[in-house]
Amino acid sequence: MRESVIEIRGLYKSFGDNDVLQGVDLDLYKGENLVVLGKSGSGKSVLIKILVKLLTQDEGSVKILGQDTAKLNLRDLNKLRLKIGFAFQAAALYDSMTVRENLEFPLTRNIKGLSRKEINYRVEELLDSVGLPNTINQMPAELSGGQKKRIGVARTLILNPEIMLYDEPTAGLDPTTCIDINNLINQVREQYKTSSIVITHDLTCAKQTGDRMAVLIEGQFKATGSFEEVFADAKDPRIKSFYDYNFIT
Ligand SMILES: Nc1ncnc2c1ncn2[C@@H]1O[C@H](COP(=O)(O)OP(=O)(O)OP(=O)(O)O)[C@@H](O)[C@H]1O
Repeated sequence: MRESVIEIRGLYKSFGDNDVLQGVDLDLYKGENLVVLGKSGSGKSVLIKILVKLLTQDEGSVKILGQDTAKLNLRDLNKLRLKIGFAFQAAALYDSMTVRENLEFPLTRNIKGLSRKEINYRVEELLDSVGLPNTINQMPAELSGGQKKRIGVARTLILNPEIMLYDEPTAGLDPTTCIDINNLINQVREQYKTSSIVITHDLTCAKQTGDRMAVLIEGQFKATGSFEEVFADAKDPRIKSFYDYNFIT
C-alpha cells in the first residue's frame, strides 16, 4: 500500500449552476510527481484552492498529511499550510525586494529567532540548488522569465515543504527553458523528498516530470496512470483531443 500525503474523496464544488467539481477522487502518493491535466476552465485552480482552503468544498473531504482540512482550526490550518509550498504561475516575487530579500521574507516571517548566519546559509543553499547563486543581490526585474521561476521555486522551498504545488510551471517560457524547469522539478523531488502536484497544459512538461497523470474532464478525473497509459491508447475522444490539441498549438 502506498502512503497518501493528499487524499481527496467525493469532492463537489459549484458556483451557482456551474458545477465545476462533480465527485473528485484523487491521491497524491508520498514522493511522487502527479501531473494534473485539464482544459482551461476545467477546475484545476478551484481544486488547488480547495486544497489550501482558499475555497471551501460543497461536499467531500480532503486529507493532507493525515489531517482532515475541514476539521482544522485556523492555527492548525496555518501550520499545515507551511508544509505546502505553492509555486505560482507568475513566480510572484516582490518587485521591490532583491532576490535575497525575497527568499528571506517567508523565512523570517514564519520562523522566529533564526540567526543571521542561519538565514544566510539557507538562502545561499537554496540559490545554489536552483543554480542561481550569483543573482542574490539582483532585483526581479533584472532576471529572465526562467530565472524568476527558479527563484520562485527556491523561495517556496525555503520553509522545507513536504508537498509542492506547481501551477503552470512552464507557462510563457521558451522550449529550452521549459526543459530546464522540468529538470528542476525532478531535482527538487530527489533532493528535498517532496511530493508534488504539477498543474500544466504542457504535455512535454507532463511527460518529463510526471510519475502519474490525472486528467480532469467534466468535473471528474477520467483517467489516471503513466503518460503512456493515459495517452498511448486513449479511447476517450476527450483525452485524445486533449493530446492532439497540445501538439497542434
Ligand atoms: N470564485 C469563483 N466564483 C465563481 N466562479 C468561479 C470562481 N473560481 C472559479 N470559477 C469558475 O470555475 C471554473 C473552473 O475555473 P478554474 O480557474 O479552476 O479553471 P482552470 O482549470 O484552472 O483553468 P485555467 O487552465 O485556464 O487556469 C470556471 O468556469 C470559472 O469561471
